[in-house]
Amino acid sequence: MDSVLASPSTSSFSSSPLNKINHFSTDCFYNYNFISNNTNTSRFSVSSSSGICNLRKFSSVKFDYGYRYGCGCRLRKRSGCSKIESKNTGDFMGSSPSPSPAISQPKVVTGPGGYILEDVPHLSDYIADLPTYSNPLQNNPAYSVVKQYFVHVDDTVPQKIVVHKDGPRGIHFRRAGPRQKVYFDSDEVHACIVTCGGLCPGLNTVIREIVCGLYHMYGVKKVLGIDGGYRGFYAKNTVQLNPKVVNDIHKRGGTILGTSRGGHDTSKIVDSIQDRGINQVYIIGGDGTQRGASVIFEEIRRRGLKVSVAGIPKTIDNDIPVIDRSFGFDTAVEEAQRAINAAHVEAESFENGIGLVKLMGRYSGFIAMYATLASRDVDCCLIPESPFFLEGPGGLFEYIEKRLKENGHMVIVIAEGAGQELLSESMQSMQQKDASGNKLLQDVGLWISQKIKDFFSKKRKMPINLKYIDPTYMIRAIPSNASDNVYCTLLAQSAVHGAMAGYTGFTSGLVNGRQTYIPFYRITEKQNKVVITDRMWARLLSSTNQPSFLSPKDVIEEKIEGEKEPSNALLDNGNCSQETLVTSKEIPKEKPK
Ligand SMILES: Nc1ncnc2c1ncn2[C@@H]1O[C@H](COP(=O)(O)OP(=O)(O)OP(=O)(O)O)[C@@H](O)[C@H]1O
Ligand SMILES: O=P(O)(O)OC[C@H]1O[C@](O)(CO)[C@@H](O)[C@@H]1O
Ligand SMILES: [Mg+2]
Repeated sequence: MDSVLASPSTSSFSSSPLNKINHFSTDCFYNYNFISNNTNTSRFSVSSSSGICNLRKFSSVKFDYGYRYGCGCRLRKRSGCSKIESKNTGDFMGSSPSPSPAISQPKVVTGPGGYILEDVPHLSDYIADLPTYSNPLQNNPAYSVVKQYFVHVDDTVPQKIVVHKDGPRGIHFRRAGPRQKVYFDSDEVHACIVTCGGLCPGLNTVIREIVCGLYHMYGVKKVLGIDGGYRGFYAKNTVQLNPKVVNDIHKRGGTILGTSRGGHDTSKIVDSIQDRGINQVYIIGGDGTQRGASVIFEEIRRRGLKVSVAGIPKTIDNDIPVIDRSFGFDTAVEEAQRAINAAHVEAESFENGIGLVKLMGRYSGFIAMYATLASRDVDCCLIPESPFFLEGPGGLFEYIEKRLKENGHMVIVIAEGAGQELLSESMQSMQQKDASGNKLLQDVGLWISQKIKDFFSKKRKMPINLKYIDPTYMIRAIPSNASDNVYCTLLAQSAVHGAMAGYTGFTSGLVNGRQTYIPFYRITEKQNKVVITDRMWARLLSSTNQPSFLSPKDVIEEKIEGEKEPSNALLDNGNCSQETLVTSKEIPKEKPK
């Protein structure tokens, strides 16, 4: 194991399994440990300019293999600041003449009290000697008056805000916002925006605010819109965007850029980015899109390009983990009220009236749960995370009969992904997939309508009036409401600040009410799902009085099986007490392409 002390600006060392570099700068003292796999002689310069471990490789150096950097890295501020320990285990490829297929590893910084920073990549991690510029916002009268407008390099946001006295400080994310120094000259920036996956209220607002944020805050004039999702990079024309073009688009649903599923061809996309001279890529989309963005980032890094890749998470289903909620979710829940109201009016106007509303939610029942809680007219909410059964004691039919006898009518809300296992038992499984590889669901609304009708007419000989309302596409095709518009603006501006500051490979997201930069792997590693043994679902059960469809035995089994960290979003901000931290069954994550 060799250990080498680096000079402040540059350092040289012979590669060995573990190399260590100490670095002093004006404001920080950094101590990096490197794990290296390659046997070539390597040279680095180390800089603290952005407050992160900046490891730079001279382009003249030839590498045959990737090497890991910053493993066990310690960051310590020089004066009066707390010591931060950093454990950084990243494959570092830079602009190697012989590119390695290795992908970057998480940049993790640890500190006292169990502090963990899950940091995001930075362009200076793999490009040497990048020039920096003072942030043009310093001269902008709107911002220069705001005290502490610029985010301090050490600001991070905790993932969990409810902690116990002796508990660890836990995972943190880098706080989003403008930095004093930027890594792009305004005239040099050539940005592009793409929207992928299904629609969601607020897409146009995000597009608008990226364009306006770049233009008005940073004086960036060159922004391209990519037409029709990922394939638009190589198979379609582009459109020039400026504040005039996007001025009114937030009042419209959908995306002015168009969207699509499938068509992610990494090398064609990165070729297109390179050929067009694009250096900031803003990618708006769901879990699949963020996986695609991550692959694009890796390829860009592998080619050593000075291109920032910023994701903005979009999901009507709210199935993206870590973030508090996705933009458009509020709007969707609000719009769902109209369908539920209609179902209620229909149901209460007929004898034994049943209003059935199907809402979106492929694997996550958040829209159904929140729409139910908001409405108070719903007697039963069925979601993918909570298995249910139809016949027998404690089953759905028994409950429907009881409610009809008590109240004369009832309203059921069902998420599209609920009960899919029952459908595939009774119908021939189709196993069809969409262009992105997502499983196509069978229509649970139609199926359950028929089952309910059959049961009451054939088995109970009881006349019922069932009205089935399917507003699924209506709730996602509308423009975002006021609060989502504000949220979209903050997400877009955070993404712009992050890209200008040289961060890359990140998703801009709200964590505990604060804007953060989250590494892609955190966003794509699992799905956010309703935790059915948590308080929010209990609140729903006590609001509807529906059966839980779980026997005590199931609950115990769930607890044993689910003793891992729950998803965070919308459930008391993920700060549930340990004894209730039980997730529903994990749905194996598909790997669509
Ligand atoms: N693992 C992956 N690697 C590369 N690209 C991917 C991957 N998964 C999905 N994509 C691409 O991302 C785009 C969007 O994916 P998808 O259709 O799954 O929607 P999404 O982003 O998850 O949005 P939503 O599900 O909310 O509608 C598609 O163009 C798809 O090809
Ligand atoms: O737009 P498509 O391809 O019909 O897909 C619909 C799916 O998209 C979503 O809106 C988001 O993933 C799901 O709720 C729904 O299952
Ligand atoms: Mg998805």
